[in-house]
Amino acid sequence: MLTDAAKGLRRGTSASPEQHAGLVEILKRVVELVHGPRDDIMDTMTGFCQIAVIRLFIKWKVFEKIPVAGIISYKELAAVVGADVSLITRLCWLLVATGVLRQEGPHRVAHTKKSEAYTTVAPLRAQLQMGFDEYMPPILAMPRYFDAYGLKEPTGKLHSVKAFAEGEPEISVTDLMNRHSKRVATMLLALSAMEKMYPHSGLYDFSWVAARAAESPGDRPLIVDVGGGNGHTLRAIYNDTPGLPISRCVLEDLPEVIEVAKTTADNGRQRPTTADKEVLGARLVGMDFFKEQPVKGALIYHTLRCDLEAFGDAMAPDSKVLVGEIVMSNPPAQSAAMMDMLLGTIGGKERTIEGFHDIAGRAGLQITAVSRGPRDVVIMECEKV
Ligand SMILES: C[S@@+](CC[C@H](N)C(=O)[O-])C[C@H]1O[C@@H](n2cnc3c(N)ncnc32)[C@H](O)[C@@H]1O
Repeated sequence: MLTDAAKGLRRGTSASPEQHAGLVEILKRVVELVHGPRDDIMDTMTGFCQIAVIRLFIKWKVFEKIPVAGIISYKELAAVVGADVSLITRLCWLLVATGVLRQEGPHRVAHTKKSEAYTTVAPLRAQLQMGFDEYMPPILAMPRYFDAYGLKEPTGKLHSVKAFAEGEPEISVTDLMNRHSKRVATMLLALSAMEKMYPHSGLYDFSWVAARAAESPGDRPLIVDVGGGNGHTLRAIYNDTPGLPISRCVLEDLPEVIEVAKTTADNGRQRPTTADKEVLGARLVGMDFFKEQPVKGALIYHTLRCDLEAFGDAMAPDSKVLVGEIVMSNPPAQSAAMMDMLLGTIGGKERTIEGFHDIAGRAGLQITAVSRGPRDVVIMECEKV
């Protein structure tokens, strides 16, 4: 497979997301075989230096100052950014050394495909920003956190590692983030980049919903995406499902998130597609998923990477609940174990399938079908018991 992929790359054939993921997985395994512990430490330390430089360059808008098709001297770059030449050169060198930027001759620097990705407010840039701003501080605070709270799993809403790291252990992460609308907007954008890494939408065939809509016009809600952020999943489902009437779909999230969604539903893209705009034709409902479900009798309640709430009385006898989650295999895939660690900082955790059977049971549901994708990504179809 490696040789075929290399031949493809040489011919300039671009890999599908699945082929790309497969290739990365194989290369990772080869590196794991060859690397000794010292190589791992060096790579990790280089990684955190790299993310720090990229984060600084996003903040100082350095990437935008490098011409996309051209080259700039360190001196000019430092002048437009308003920084010391020695500082800019030194930070650029880290990115040149790691292949993110390219140096020409001794004094000039240019973009690579990797650095170009950081020049726009694209989901990828938001993802890096989220990793650095939201998850690095709690990870750095972990030794102090466990000194203070003991060697216990941090699972409560209060006393999360994140709130502790921000000096406010007595408030919930939701309350903490509600004070920072810009940070919430960045997280929503970042989550839409993750949709590409965890493409739940392709895992379930929604065509039967479009067929059902055509058979029974009416106004019964078809798909309610509960905790759907800025609508990126609903958009992906809509794109994948010809004939799905978007006006009978619902996007639900916290009221303040829905307000942000109204302005970021173009997904941060410079040229929003028709589907980006059309998703605003869905009903946008501000709500709290721990309280009563405001939309009754929908065909599908869809919840992706959210707590599984009790839908109880809102469900009609034929309603289905689709739960999209990472379901950890034992031992878990690398990306699932990493997500579990990140979730741990906000009091959450990834679960195994046994854990989901328990939760579904407590919510009065039974899991009736399971579709497994790569990297422990799973869609569970549930019905009322
Ligand atoms: C991990 S994100 C998942 C977002 C999206 N479903 C996805 O998979 O990309 C969790 C979502 O739940 C929303 N949320 C958190 N608490 C909520 C609550 N009590 N009621 C409604 N939505 C909530 C958040 O605003 C966020 O959009």
